[in-house]
Amino acid sequence: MNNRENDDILIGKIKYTNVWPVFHHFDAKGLSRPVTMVTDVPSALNRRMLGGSLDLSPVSSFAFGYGAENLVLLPELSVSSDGPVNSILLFSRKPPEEIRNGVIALTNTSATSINLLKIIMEKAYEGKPTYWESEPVLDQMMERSDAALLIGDHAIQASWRDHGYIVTDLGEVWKQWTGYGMTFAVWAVQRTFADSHPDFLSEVLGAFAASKRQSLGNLTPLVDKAIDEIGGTREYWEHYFRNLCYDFSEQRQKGLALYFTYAHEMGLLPKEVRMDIWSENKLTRVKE
Ligand SMILES: C=C(O[C@@H]1C=C(C(=O)O)C=C[C@H]1O)C(=O)O
Repeated sequence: MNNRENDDILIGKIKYTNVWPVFHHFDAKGLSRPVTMVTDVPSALNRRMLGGSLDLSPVSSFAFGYGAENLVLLPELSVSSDGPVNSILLFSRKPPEEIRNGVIALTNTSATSINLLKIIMEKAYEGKPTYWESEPVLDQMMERSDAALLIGDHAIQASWRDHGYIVTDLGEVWKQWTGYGMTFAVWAVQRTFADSHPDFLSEVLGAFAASKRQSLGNLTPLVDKAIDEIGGTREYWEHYFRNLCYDFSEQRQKGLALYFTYAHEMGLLPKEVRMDIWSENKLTRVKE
């Protein structure tokens, strides 16, 4: 199951701008052990973490929930929003309440958001739409659907187009409906790796924390890079990075626990999820 070419430690990185603050100043070469970085969309990193062929990675929160028996969360790291997130977007011809039994195309890059949409459609709007998975290409998705869900930079770039669709931000809907913020991604580590490499893990955590501090202290290099690689304006990216939350406070843990409860009730997750968070010398379990 371990597609390893050498003994390097394998660390994943999500191929979207939303994780940049945690990675921009993270220098894998400066760590005390050889590391290979694996950059991909969330669904691909999820598969590798669940299959054991990555040691540590940001993953979709849903994927953590799925594999929680073999995974441990890293503290104080997440990609969350407390209301609108700006990059988890449903594009539709009619308001979402009016397509409760329609056809919805889902990006094949996500796990958290596609299940968040299912929870919202079924529990909040009491609908039962038909879903199909697609490459994240808006026009192609809308040819055969009433709505399309995109995440990350695909959602951002689509939102800038003059497409004429209604745009619904799932972070905003979740907040209005539950009163909680939503955690889309968490940082997970293999339980066996955490047990066998505690010192290295604290070193990596320190490097992530330092990158996050430095990035949020001065967004200019990240904003410049985002304009260069993705497009958009300085104001857009300043707001995007400032609006996202990268901590994993008790409030966020509660919001995520509610998401896991709903996902389990709907049969999307086979088991109740226990969130074990790693810390230097012990694991802390999030209270239910
Ligand atoms: C905020 C975002 O969070 C993400 C959404 C994910 C998902 O839906 O599975 C996974 C990781 C994050 O990239 C985003 O992609 O826009």
